[in-house]
Amino acid sequence: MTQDIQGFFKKFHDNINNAIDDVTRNNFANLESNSKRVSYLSSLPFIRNYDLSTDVSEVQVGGDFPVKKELEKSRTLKDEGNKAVQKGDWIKSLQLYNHSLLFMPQKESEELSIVYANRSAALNHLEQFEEALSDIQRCLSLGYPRHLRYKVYERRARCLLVLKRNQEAIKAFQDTISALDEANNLNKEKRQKLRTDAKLMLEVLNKGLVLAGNPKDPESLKKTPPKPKLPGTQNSQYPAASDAIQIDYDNDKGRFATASKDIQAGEILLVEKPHSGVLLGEYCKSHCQNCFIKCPIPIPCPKCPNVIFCSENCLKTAIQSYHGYECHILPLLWKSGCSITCHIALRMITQKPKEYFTQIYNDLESKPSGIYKTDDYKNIYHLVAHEDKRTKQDLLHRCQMTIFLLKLLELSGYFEGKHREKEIDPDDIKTLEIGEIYSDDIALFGSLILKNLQILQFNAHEVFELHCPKPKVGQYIIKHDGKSTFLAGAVFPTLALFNHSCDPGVVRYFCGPYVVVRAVKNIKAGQEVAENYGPIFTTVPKQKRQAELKDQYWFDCSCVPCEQNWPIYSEMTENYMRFKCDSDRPCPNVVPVPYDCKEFMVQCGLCQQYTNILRGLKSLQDTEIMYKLGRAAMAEGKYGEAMKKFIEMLKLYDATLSPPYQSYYDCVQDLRRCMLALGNYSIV
Ligand SMILES: C[S@@+](CC[C@H](N)C(=O)[O-])C[C@H]1O[C@@H](n2cnc3c(N)ncnc32)[C@H](O)[C@@H]1O
Repeated sequence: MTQDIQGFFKKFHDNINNAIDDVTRNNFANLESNSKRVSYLSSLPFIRNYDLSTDVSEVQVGGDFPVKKELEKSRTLKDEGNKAVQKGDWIKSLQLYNHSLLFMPQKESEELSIVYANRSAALNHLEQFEEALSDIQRCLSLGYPRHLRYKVYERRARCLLVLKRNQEAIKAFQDTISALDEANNLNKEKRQKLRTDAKLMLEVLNKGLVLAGNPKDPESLKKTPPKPKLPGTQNSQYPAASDAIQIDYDNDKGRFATASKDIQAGEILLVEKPHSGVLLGEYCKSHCQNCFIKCPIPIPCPKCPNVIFCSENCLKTAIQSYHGYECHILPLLWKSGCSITCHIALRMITQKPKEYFTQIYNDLESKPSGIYKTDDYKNIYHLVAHEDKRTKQDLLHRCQMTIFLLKLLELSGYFEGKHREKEIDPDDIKTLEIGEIYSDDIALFGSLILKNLQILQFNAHEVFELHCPKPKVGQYIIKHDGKSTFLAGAVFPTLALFNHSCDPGVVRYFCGPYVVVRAVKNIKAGQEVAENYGPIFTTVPKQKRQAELKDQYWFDCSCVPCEQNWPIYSEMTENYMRFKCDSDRPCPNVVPVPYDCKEFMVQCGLCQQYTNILRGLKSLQDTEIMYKLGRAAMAEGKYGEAMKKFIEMLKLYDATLSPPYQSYYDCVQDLRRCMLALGNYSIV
């Protein structure tokens, strides 16, 4: 639960572990509920008095995660941005204005408006017209000085002209003319010239519109990627999944997904927003805190210098829920060295008001019924936690983390239901002691955080982003370089019901915060639809896979490659083909046929029936050419075209041959790459 980065959390664990004697350990081990565990540990004197002051003081120093806005720093950055403009370096000026905005205190609204206005000029020059318009709107709503407004109205008009939004441009030119009346810093001639230019533009525009029959303006472009669509019918019980999925249960495997009807490779099976998702600290100034998309033109948090948003919408969502509480505790959380899992466990609380949990708490143990909603904490609470298999050391470790997170929750204002307004002062967190008045909150929220930490161990997913080098000007094809970046951690409640296979039938990728699960193989009705938790049989030998899964997810894998001891890719024999026995009785057997076989009817060793291999060979004839075409399309970045070829190939393969064989996995692997490229990329 601790990250590799330096932080005081590891030291905290070590110190506490050394301080705990055997009696305390035994007392702790005998406790039967999470709330009792947290209440007991938090009441111990060496926990309450644990001295955090030095660690917290170190956090105040700043570094990557400064604790407060700084006007002077912001001004310096703005001035540097202006200098970059004078040199014509618009990209640099944009970066400097972004940085300046991050540090500008919200109360300096006029200065803030000037930085937005300057950034809009840079964006206009960089031909980011929609973004320039958004910044102009922001600067006006922040009270941009009246005598300067003619500039931004004029800029607005010019941007609208490029976007062919002529009706709006007319209004903007009219505003420019009115604003020139207040431009008392301009000399008479300059003012007159600007007025004449704007009037001329108005005349031209009005005439043009009359001639064109007064057409409506085109709509403004959407900035955030649209929510991916689940095709076909939604599952009535699990709305994030398609109706091709059903959730089954057995005693050994728990819940798992199966195909309720035949699924074709390429089908989208699930689109789900996280119940909770947390961006890694290192991406907090390059990606939206709320939806994880890359933000070259960010909107900073009004209160802290650490997080950015892609839109007013994301900003509002975050501030009104989790970020309102987390704003000032983030530097401490990030610098503590605790893992993303700990942060998600906390986010699962901060994103909902305290009353939400106090109301549902007593009913949490009863099994959830009704429609399985992503937003419902009760569904999360019932995900696998393997509490009965945990050692006392494991619980003790998580409990220590819980107490630290509870302290942060207290500091955030959560227990009072009021967002903390001020950054954290070292005096606010000298020790881990939490106010006596919050003893009920310690038991309730402590038990939930401790539970969350256990659940997340088995149910959290990494959110990743695929790299795509910028396409050349005029080239609309986006190619990815196969590299991806781990951006965030999240828990998707419906996806968390899918079990693992070392030979998975699906691929998962991300569109903003949404996870999309897509079939990468043809799956027959009744077969399990499994995803993959890490080790794949084609690259990792059985023993290693099994050990990894046991260690991380606490189960013995009995997927087909494990049970049948399938060879890894490099050891798959290509000396013979694995024909499916096509007797009229269903026979599961594979009929091995050497490439140089002279017969065309081959007998099955199990059912003794004959399989006509000529028919199969004929149908496979075209697969080699198809594969070449698919690969060529991929090389040009035409992933949709390539996908069609690979899907067609899989149909032919599945009608005749039985995996594992190399060409099948070549095809599946390339299909997977295409899906990732189409669904999940970020231009770097
Ligand atoms: C993300 S959950 C999957 C859903 C879970 N089965 C449930 O009932 O909610 C992960 C846990 O499911 C179980 N699991 C996953 N894949 C499995 C498999 N192939 N065989 C047995 N158990 C599996 C393990 O207990 C694992 O820790």
